[in-house]
Amino acid sequence: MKELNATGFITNRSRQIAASCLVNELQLDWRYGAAYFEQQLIDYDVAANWGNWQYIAGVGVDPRGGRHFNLAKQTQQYDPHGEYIAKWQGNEHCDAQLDDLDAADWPV
Ligand SMILES: Cc1cc2nc3c(=O)[nH]c(=O)nc-3n(C[C@H](O)[C@H](O)[C@H](O)COP(=O)(O)OP(=O)(O)OC[C@H]3O[C@@H](n4cnc5c(N)ncnc54)[C@H](O)[C@@H]3O)c2cc1C
Repeated sequence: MKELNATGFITNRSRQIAASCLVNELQLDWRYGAAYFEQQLIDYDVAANWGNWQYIAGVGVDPRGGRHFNLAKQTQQYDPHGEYIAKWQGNEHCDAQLDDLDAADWPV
């Protein structure tokens, strides 16, 4: 997320992992993540963004259900020496207060 905030871009792999983490580990409403990506991405595209978030959350026209990326396995496969995590301080403790609004509270 620090890379996204600093540059307006992250790779497809990072987008998938960030989305899976928000939906599964943080148990947040996927639409908050999609709205945040919409605000930050320099290549924002309504169909690619919202469609990919639906795909990760398992709420789109996809019979397989949601995707839960194994963070340890992804790190081992794509960042085995921890260079990406170190560059973007991805191992720092985060004290962010997470919102627990549910779908009924989503602003329309
Ligand atoms: C949660 C999430 C949100 C995303 N939001 C956007 C967005 O707002 N705008 C956007 O353009 N892409 C989005 N993508 C798709 C993808 O991440 C980007 O298109 C890709 O990172 C662009 O990098 P690249 O040009 O190196 O792609 P490459 O991996 O080199 O792929 C070549 C081209 O294929 C297309 N493409 C690749 N992967 C996808 C994909 N998963 N879905 C759709 N098209 C793809 C892109 O046009 C890309 O330029 C999103 C993916 C996820 C998982």
